[in-house]
Amino acid sequence: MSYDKELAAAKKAATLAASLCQAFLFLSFSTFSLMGICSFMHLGCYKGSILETYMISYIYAWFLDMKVQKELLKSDVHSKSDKSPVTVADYGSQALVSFVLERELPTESFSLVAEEDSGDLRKDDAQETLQRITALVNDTLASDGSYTVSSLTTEDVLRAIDSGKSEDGSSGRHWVLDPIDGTKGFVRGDQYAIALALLDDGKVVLGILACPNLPLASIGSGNQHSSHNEVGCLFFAKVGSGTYMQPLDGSSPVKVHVSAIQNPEEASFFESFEAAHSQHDLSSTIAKKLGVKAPPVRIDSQAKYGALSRGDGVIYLRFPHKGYREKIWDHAAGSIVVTEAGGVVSDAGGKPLDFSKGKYLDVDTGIIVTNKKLMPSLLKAVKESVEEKASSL
Ligand SMILES: Nc1ncnc2c1ncn2[C@@H]1O[C@H](COP(=O)(O)O)[C@@H](O)[C@H]1OP(=O)(O)O
Ligand SMILES: [Mg+2]
Ligand SMILES: [Mg+2]
Ligand SMILES: [Mg+2]
Repeated sequence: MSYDKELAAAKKAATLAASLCQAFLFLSFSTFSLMGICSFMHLGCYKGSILETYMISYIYAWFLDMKVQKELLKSDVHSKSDKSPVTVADYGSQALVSFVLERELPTESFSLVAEEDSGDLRKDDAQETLQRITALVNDTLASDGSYTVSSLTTEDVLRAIDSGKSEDGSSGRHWVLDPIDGTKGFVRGDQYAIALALLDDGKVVLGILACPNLPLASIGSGNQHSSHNEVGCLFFAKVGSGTYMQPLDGSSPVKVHVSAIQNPEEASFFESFEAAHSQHDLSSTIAKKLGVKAPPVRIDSQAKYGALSRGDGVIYLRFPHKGYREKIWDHAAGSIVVTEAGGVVSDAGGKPLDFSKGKYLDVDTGIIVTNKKLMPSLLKAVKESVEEKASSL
Protein backbone atom coordinates (compact mmCIF):
# COMPACT_ATOMS: atom_id res chain seq x y z
CA MET A 1 0.00 0.00 0.00
CA SER A 2 1.60 3.30 -1.03
CA TYR A 3 -0.56 5.87 0.83
CA ASP A 4 0.68 8.52 -1.62
CA LYS A 5 -2.76 10.06 -2.20
CA GLU A 6 -3.43 10.11 1.53
CA LEU A 7 -0.07 11.75 2.24
CA ALA A 8 -0.67 14.50 -0.34
CA ALA A 9 -4.16 15.15 1.08
CA ALA A 10 -2.87 15.22 4.66
CA LYS A 11 -0.06 17.65 3.79
CA LYS A 12 -2.54 19.97 2.11
CA ALA A 13 -4.98 19.77 5.04
CA ALA A 14 -2.30 20.45 7.68
CA THR A 15 -0.76 23.30 5.67
CA LEU A 16 -4.13 25.03 5.28
CA ALA A 17 -4.88 24.53 8.97
CA ALA A 18 -1.52 26.11 9.79
CA SER A 19 -2.46 29.17 7.67
CA LEU A 20 -5.77 29.40 9.51
CA CYS A 21 -4.01 29.36 12.90
CA GLN A 22 -1.43 31.97 11.87
CA ALA A 23 -4.18 34.15 10.36
CA PHE A 24 -6.02 33.99 13.67
CA LEU A 25 -2.92 35.17 15.55
CA PHE A 26 -2.15 37.82 12.93
CA LEU A 27 -5.69 39.21 13.03
CA SER A 28 -5.52 39.43 16.81
CA PHE A 29 -2.24 41.30 16.51
CA SER A 30 -3.16 43.70 13.71
CA THR A 31 -6.51 44.66 15.18
CA PHE A 32 -4.64 46.09 18.11
CA SER A 33 -1.85 47.62 16.01
CA LEU A 34 -4.55 49.63 14.28
CA MET A 35 -6.12 50.55 17.60
CA GLY A 36 -2.71 51.65 18.86
CA ILE A 37 -2.09 53.93 15.89
CA CYS A 38 -5.58 55.40 16.06
CA SER A 39 -5.41 56.12 19.77
CA PHE A 40 -1.95 57.68 19.42
CA MET A 41 -3.16 60.03 16.72
CA HIS A 42 -6.22 60.78 18.79
CA LEU A 43 -3.88 61.98 21.57
CA GLY A 44 -2.85 64.82 19.22
CA CYS A 45 0.61 63.49 18.39
CA TYR A 46 0.10 63.79 14.65
CA LYS A 47 1.68 67.26 14.48
CA GLY A 48 5.24 66.06 13.72
CA SER A 49 6.39 64.61 10.42
CA ILE A 50 4.37 61.74 8.99
CA LEU A 51 7.32 59.40 9.33
CA GLU A 52 7.92 60.39 12.94
CA THR A 53 4.26 59.96 13.78
CA TYR A 54 4.22 56.62 12.04
CA MET A 55 7.36 55.39 13.85
CA ILE A 56 6.20 56.51 17.27
CA SER A 57 2.71 55.16 16.67
CA TYR A 58 4.16 51.86 15.59
CA ILE A 59 6.25 51.55 18.76
CA TYR A 60 3.27 52.59 20.88
CA ALA A 61 1.08 50.06 19.05
CA TRP A 62 3.70 47.39 19.56
CA PHE A 63 3.73 47.97 23.31
CA LEU A 64 -0.04 48.03 23.35
CA ASP A 65 -0.06 44.77 21.42
CA MET A 66 2.16 43.09 23.96
CA LYS A 67 -0.24 44.10 26.71
CA VAL A 68 -3.58 43.50 25.06
CA GLN A 69 -2.97 40.57 22.76
CA LYS A 70 -3.48 38.25 25.72
CA GLU A 71 -6.71 40.08 26.57
CA LEU A 72 -8.01 39.69 23.05
CA LEU A 73 -7.09 36.07 22.93
CA LYS A 74 -8.82 35.52 26.25
CA SER A 75 -12.18 36.25 24.60
CA ASP A 76 -11.41 33.60 21.97
CA VAL A 77 -10.09 31.07 24.50
CA HIS A 78 -12.64 28.87 26.24
CA SER A 79 -12.25 26.28 28.93
CA LYS A 80 -13.38 22.70 28.31
CA SER A 81 -14.90 20.43 30.93
CA ASP A 82 -11.41 19.08 31.81
CA LYS A 83 -10.31 22.73 32.32
CA SER A 84 -7.97 22.62 29.32
CA PRO A 85 -8.16 25.56 26.87
CA VAL A 86 -9.72 25.49 23.40
CA THR A 87 -9.74 28.42 20.96
CA VAL A 88 -11.64 29.54 17.89
CA ALA A 89 -8.58 28.36 15.92
CA ASP A 90 -8.67 24.81 17.41
CA TYR A 91 -12.23 24.37 16.11
CA GLY A 92 -11.46 26.11 12.81
CA SER A 93 -8.42 23.90 12.23
CA GLN A 94 -10.41 20.72 12.91
CA ALA A 95 -13.25 21.80 10.57
CA LEU A 96 -10.77 22.68 7.82
CA VAL A 97 -8.75 19.45 8.05
CA SER A 98 -11.91 17.39 7.97
CA PHE A 99 -13.26 19.40 4.99
CA VAL A 100 -10.01 19.07 2.99
CA LEU A 101 -9.58 15.32 3.65
CA GLU A 102 -13.13 14.60 2.53
CA ARG A 103 -12.71 16.75 -0.59
CA GLU A 104 -9.33 15.28 -1.54
CA LEU A 105 -10.26 11.64 -0.89
CA PRO A 106 -13.91 11.43 -1.95
CA THR A 107 -13.86 7.71 -2.71
CA GLU A 108 -12.56 6.62 0.72
CA SER A 109 -14.76 6.08 3.75
CA PHE A 110 -13.95 8.79 6.27
CA SER A 111 -13.29 8.04 9.93
CA LEU A 112 -11.73 10.63 12.21
CA VAL A 113 -10.53 10.35 15.81
CA ALA A 114 -10.00 13.98 16.78
CA GLU A 115 -9.68 16.04 19.93
CA GLU A 116 -12.54 18.51 19.51
CA ASP A 117 -16.28 18.09 19.02
CA SER A 118 -19.11 20.50 18.35
CA GLY A 119 -20.98 19.95 21.66
CA ASP A 120 -20.15 23.30 23.30
CA LEU A 121 -20.61 25.18 20.00
CA ARG A 122 -24.22 24.05 19.70
CA LYS A 123 -25.15 25.87 22.92
CA ASP A 124 -27.10 29.16 22.65
CA ASP A 125 -24.34 31.29 24.14
CA ALA A 126 -21.77 30.02 21.60
CA GLN A 127 -23.32 31.49 18.46
CA GLU A 128 -20.91 34.43 18.19
CA THR A 129 -17.93 32.09 18.63
CA LEU A 130 -19.34 29.76 15.97
CA GLN A 131 -19.66 32.67 13.57
CA ARG A 132 -16.03 33.66 14.17
CA ILE A 133 -14.92 30.07 13.50
CA THR A 134 -16.97 29.95 10.29
CA ALA A 135 -15.51 33.26 9.06
CA LEU A 136 -11.98 32.03 9.78
CA VAL A 137 -12.56 28.79 7.82
CA ASN A 138 -14.17 30.64 4.89
CA ASP A 139 -11.38 33.24 4.75
CA THR A 140 -8.73 30.52 4.69
CA LEU A 141 -10.51 28.59 1.92
CA ALA A 142 -11.01 31.79 -0.08
CA SER A 143 -7.36 32.85 0.12
CA ASP A 144 -6.21 29.36 -0.87
CA GLY A 145 -8.61 29.31 -3.82
CA SER A 146 -8.36 25.54 -4.58
CA TYR A 147 -11.97 24.76 -3.84
CA THR A 148 -14.85 26.31 -5.70
CA VAL A 149 -17.30 26.30 -2.85
CA SER A 150 -19.79 28.90 -1.82
CA SER A 151 -19.12 30.01 1.75
CA LEU A 152 -19.64 27.34 4.38
CA THR A 153 -22.52 27.98 6.76
CA THR A 154 -22.27 27.61 10.53
CA GLU A 155 -24.11 24.29 10.15
CA ASP A 156 -21.52 23.09 7.57
CA VAL A 157 -18.76 23.94 10.04
CA LEU A 158 -20.44 22.05 12.90
CA ARG A 159 -20.88 19.07 10.59
CA ALA A 160 -17.24 19.21 9.47
CA ILE A 161 -16.00 19.29 13.09
CA ASP A 162 -17.93 16.08 13.85
CA SER A 163 -17.53 14.43 10.45
CA GLY A 164 -16.45 10.80 10.56
CA LYS A 165 -16.39 10.98 14.35
CA SER A 166 -14.93 7.77 15.69
CA GLU A 167 -13.15 6.40 18.72
CA ASP A 168 -12.26 3.00 17.37
CA GLY A 169 -8.80 2.55 15.92
CA SER A 170 -8.34 -1.23 16.03
CA SER A 171 -9.25 -2.14 12.46
CA GLY A 172 -9.63 -0.34 9.15
CA ARG A 173 -8.44 3.19 8.40
CA HIS A 174 -8.82 6.11 10.78
CA TRP A 175 -7.43 9.60 10.62
CA VAL A 176 -6.13 10.87 13.97
CA LEU A 177 -6.09 14.63 14.46
CA ASP A 178 -4.98 17.14 17.05
CA PRO A 179 -6.09 20.39 15.36
CA ILE A 180 -3.84 22.43 17.66
CA ASP A 181 -1.47 20.44 19.79
CA GLY A 182 -0.10 22.62 22.56
CA THR A 183 -2.98 25.10 22.77
CA LYS A 184 -1.27 26.73 25.77
CA GLY A 185 1.84 27.36 23.64
CA PHE A 186 -0.33 28.71 20.81
CA VAL A 187 -2.05 31.22 23.08
CA ARG A 188 1.33 32.26 24.53
CA GLY A 189 2.74 32.78 21.01
CA ASP A 190 5.17 29.86 21.45
CA GLN A 191 5.33 26.42 19.83
CA TYR A 192 2.29 24.47 18.68
CA ALA A 193 1.57 21.89 15.99
CA ILE A 194 -1.20 20.65 13.76
CA ALA A 195 -0.77 16.89 14.14
CA LEU A 196 -2.41 14.53 11.67
CA ALA A 197 -1.82 10.78 11.29
CA LEU A 198 -3.42 7.83 9.52
CA LEU A 199 -3.95 4.50 11.29
CA ASP A 200 -4.38 1.36 9.21
CA ASP A 201 -5.41 -1.69 11.25
CA GLY A 202 -4.14 -0.04 14.43
CA LYS A 203 -0.71 0.94 13.06
CA VAL A 204 0.37 4.49 12.25
CA VAL A 205 1.17 4.53 8.52
CA LEU A 206 1.67 8.22 7.93
CA GLY A 207 2.08 11.34 10.02
CA ILE A 208 2.28 15.08 9.46
CA LEU A 209 3.37 17.76 11.90
CA ALA A 210 2.86 21.35 10.83
CA CYS A 211 4.80 23.57 13.24
CA PRO A 212 4.20 27.20 12.21
CA ASN A 213 6.42 28.75 14.90
CA LEU A 214 9.31 26.28 14.74
CA PRO A 215 12.53 27.76 13.26
CA LEU A 216 13.82 26.10 10.10
CA ALA A 217 17.26 26.12 11.75
CA SER A 218 18.10 23.89 14.70
CA ILE A 219 16.78 24.81 18.14
CA GLY A 220 19.26 22.45 19.76
CA SER A 221 21.13 25.13 21.61
CA GLY A 222 17.90 26.50 23.05
CA ASN A 223 17.62 29.35 20.50
CA GLN A 224 13.95 28.70 19.68
CA HIS A 225 13.10 32.37 20.27
CA SER A 226 15.87 33.73 18.03
CA SER A 227 14.53 36.48 15.80
CA HIS A 228 17.10 35.64 13.10
CA ASN A 229 15.47 32.36 12.26
CA GLU A 230 12.85 31.86 9.62
CA VAL A 231 9.98 29.82 11.06
CA GLY A 232 7.38 27.36 9.80
CA CYS A 233 8.19 23.65 9.36
CA LEU A 234 6.21 20.78 7.91
CA PHE A 235 7.42 17.30 8.89
CA PHE A 236 5.98 14.28 7.10
CA ALA A 237 6.63 10.56 7.28
CA LYS A 238 5.19 7.50 5.56
CA VAL A 239 5.82 3.99 6.77
CA GLY A 240 9.00 2.60 5.20
CA SER A 241 9.84 5.87 3.39
CA GLY A 242 11.70 8.00 5.94
CA THR A 243 10.92 11.43 7.35
CA TYR A 244 11.13 14.73 5.48
CA MET A 245 10.94 18.35 6.51
CA GLN A 246 10.00 21.26 4.29
CA PRO A 247 9.30 24.91 4.93
CA LEU A 248 5.56 25.56 5.36
CA ASP A 249 5.77 27.96 2.40
CA GLY A 250 6.08 24.92 0.13
CA SER A 251 9.81 24.90 -0.80
CA SER A 252 11.54 21.55 -1.40
CA PRO A 253 11.63 18.88 1.31
CA VAL A 254 14.83 17.45 2.79
CA LYS A 255 15.22 14.04 4.40
CA VAL A 256 15.92 14.24 8.14
CA HIS A 257 17.53 11.86 10.64
CA VAL A 258 17.68 11.68 14.41
CA SER A 259 20.97 12.55 16.05
CA ALA A 260 23.62 9.82 16.12
CA ILE A 261 25.04 11.04 19.45
CA GLN A 262 25.80 8.09 21.74
CA ASN A 263 27.50 9.88 24.59
CA PRO A 264 24.86 11.29 26.98
CA GLU A 265 27.32 14.02 28.02
CA GLU A 266 26.89 15.51 24.54
CA ALA A 267 23.11 14.98 24.44
CA SER A 268 20.38 17.51 25.16
CA PHE A 269 16.79 16.63 26.05
CA PHE A 270 13.33 18.02 25.39
CA GLU A 271 10.43 18.16 27.78
CA SER A 272 7.10 20.00 28.14
CA PHE A 273 7.16 23.73 28.71
CA GLU A 274 4.23 23.27 31.09
CA ALA A 275 5.23 21.72 34.42
CA ALA A 276 1.61 20.56 34.80
CA HIS A 277 2.04 18.31 31.74
CA SER A 278 5.18 16.47 32.78
CA GLN A 279 7.16 15.83 35.97
CA HIS A 280 10.22 18.02 35.48
CA ASP A 281 11.84 16.73 38.68
CA LEU A 282 11.76 13.15 37.38
CA SER A 283 13.26 14.16 34.01
CA SER A 284 16.00 16.01 35.82
CA THR A 285 16.89 12.93 37.93
CA ILE A 286 16.95 10.74 34.80
CA ALA A 287 19.14 13.21 32.90
CA LYS A 288 21.58 13.45 35.81
CA LYS A 289 21.77 9.67 36.19
CA LEU A 290 22.44 9.32 32.48
CA GLY A 291 25.17 11.96 32.55
CA VAL A 292 23.39 14.60 30.44
CA LYS A 293 25.08 17.95 31.04
CA ALA A 294 22.87 20.35 29.05
CA PRO A 295 19.80 21.93 30.68
CA PRO A 296 16.40 20.77 29.35
CA VAL A 297 14.99 22.41 26.22
CA ARG A 298 11.35 23.09 27.20
CA ILE A 299 8.91 23.61 24.35
CA ASP A 300 5.22 22.95 23.84
CA SER A 301 3.54 20.34 21.69
CA GLN A 302 4.66 17.64 19.26
CA ALA A 303 7.09 20.19 17.82
CA LYS A 304 9.41 18.27 20.22
CA TYR A 305 9.05 15.13 18.06
CA GLY A 306 9.73 17.19 14.92
CA ALA A 307 12.80 18.85 16.39
CA LEU A 308 14.11 15.49 17.62
CA SER A 309 13.56 13.87 14.20
CA ARG A 310 16.03 16.32 12.63
CA GLY A 311 18.59 15.94 15.42
CA ASP A 312 18.07 19.22 17.32
CA GLY A 313 18.05 17.20 20.54
CA VAL A 314 18.61 13.54 21.36
CA ILE A 315 16.06 12.66 24.06
CA TYR A 316 12.40 13.53 24.78
CA LEU A 317 11.08 12.71 28.25
CA ARG A 318 7.37 12.91 29.09
CA PHE A 319 6.00 11.87 32.48
CA PRO A 320 2.43 13.13 33.00
CA HIS A 321 1.25 13.55 36.56
CA LYS A 322 -0.78 10.78 38.19
CA GLY A 323 -4.31 10.36 36.82
CA TYR A 324 -3.65 11.83 33.34
CA ARG A 325 -4.40 9.50 30.41
CA GLU A 326 -2.51 10.10 27.18
CA LYS A 327 -4.54 10.38 23.94
CA ILE A 328 -3.53 8.95 20.59
CA TRP A 329 -3.74 12.35 18.80
CA ASP A 330 -0.95 13.65 21.06
CA HIS A 331 1.58 11.05 19.83
CA ALA A 332 0.47 9.31 16.60
CA ALA A 333 1.95 11.78 14.10
CA GLY A 334 4.98 12.56 16.29
CA SER A 335 5.87 8.92 16.81
CA ILE A 336 6.04 8.02 13.10
CA VAL A 337 7.95 11.24 12.35
CA VAL A 338 10.61 10.10 14.85
CA THR A 339 10.66 6.36 14.05
CA GLU A 340 10.94 6.94 10.28
CA ALA A 341 13.87 9.28 11.04
CA GLY A 342 15.60 6.37 12.80
CA GLY A 343 14.51 6.98 16.40
CA VAL A 344 12.68 4.87 18.98
CA VAL A 345 9.49 5.80 20.87
CA SER A 346 8.34 3.68 23.81
CA ASP A 347 6.68 3.88 27.18
CA ALA A 348 8.83 4.06 30.30
CA GLY A 349 8.91 0.26 30.48
CA GLY A 350 10.29 -0.03 26.92
CA LYS A 351 7.01 -1.15 25.29
CA PRO A 352 6.10 0.35 21.90
CA LEU A 353 3.03 2.62 21.92
CA ASP A 354 -0.19 0.83 20.97
CA PHE A 355 -2.49 3.05 18.91
CA SER A 356 -5.07 0.32 18.30
CA LYS A 357 -7.13 0.67 21.47
CA GLY A 358 -9.34 3.68 20.72
CA LYS A 359 -8.68 7.26 21.74
CA TYR A 360 -6.56 6.52 24.81
CA LEU A 361 -2.95 5.37 24.88
CA ASP A 362 -2.30 3.23 27.91
CA VAL A 363 1.34 3.70 28.83
CA ASP A 364 3.49 2.57 31.72
CA THR A 365 4.39 5.77 33.62
CA GLY A 366 5.40 7.94 30.65
CA ILE A 367 6.79 8.20 27.14
CA ILE A 368 10.48 8.28 26.20
CA VAL A 369 12.10 8.94 22.85
CA THR A 370 15.69 8.76 21.66
CA ASN A 371 17.96 7.11 19.09
CA LYS A 372 18.52 3.34 18.96
CA LYS A 373 22.00 3.48 20.49
CA LEU A 374 21.00 5.48 23.57
CA MET A 375 17.70 3.70 24.30
CA PRO A 376 19.11 0.85 26.48
CA SER A 377 20.95 3.21 28.86
CA LEU A 378 18.00 5.64 28.88
CA LEU A 379 15.63 2.80 29.83
CA LYS A 380 17.93 1.79 32.70
CA ALA A 381 18.14 5.38 34.01
CA VAL A 382 14.35 5.75 33.72
CA LYS A 383 13.68 2.50 35.59
CA GLU A 384 16.02 3.42 38.46
CA SER A 385 14.74 7.00 38.74
CA VAL A 386 11.06 5.97 38.69
CA GLU A 387 11.72 3.39 41.44
CA GLU A 388 13.65 5.92 43.54
CA LYS A 389 10.87 8.50 43.23
CA ALA A 390 8.19 5.91 44.15
CA SER A 391 10.10 4.78 47.25
CA SER A 392 10.68 8.36 48.41
CA LEU A 393 6.92 9.16 48.44
N1 LIG B 1 -2.60 17.72 32.43
C1 LIG B 1 -2.00 17.37 31.30
N2 LIG B 1 -0.95 16.52 31.34
C2 LIG B 1 -0.31 16.18 30.21
N3 LIG B 1 -0.67 16.63 28.98
C3 LIG B 1 -1.72 17.45 28.88
C4 LIG B 1 -2.43 17.86 30.03
N4 LIG B 1 -3.42 18.69 29.64
C5 LIG B 1 -3.35 18.78 28.28
N5 LIG B 1 -2.33 18.02 27.84
C6 LIG B 1 -1.95 17.83 26.44
O1 LIG B 1 -0.55 17.68 26.36
C7 LIG B 1 -0.09 18.20 25.13
C8 LIG B 1 0.85 19.32 25.30
O2 LIG B 1 1.92 18.76 25.82
P1 LIG B 1 3.23 19.54 25.92
O3 LIG B 1 3.31 19.77 27.37
O4 LIG B 1 4.17 18.56 25.36
O5 LIG B 1 3.09 20.78 25.13
C9 LIG B 1 -1.23 18.71 24.45
O6 LIG B 1 -1.70 17.68 23.65
C10 LIG B 1 -2.18 19.01 25.52
O7 LIG B 1 -3.39 19.05 24.95
P2 LIG B 1 -3.79 20.14 23.79
O8 LIG B 1 -3.71 19.42 22.47
O9 LIG B 1 -5.17 20.44 24.18
O10 LIG B 1 -2.86 21.30 23.90
MG1 LIG C 1 -6.70 20.52 23.99
MG1 LIG D 1 -2.59 17.76 22.10
MG1 LIG E 1 -5.21 20.09 20.86
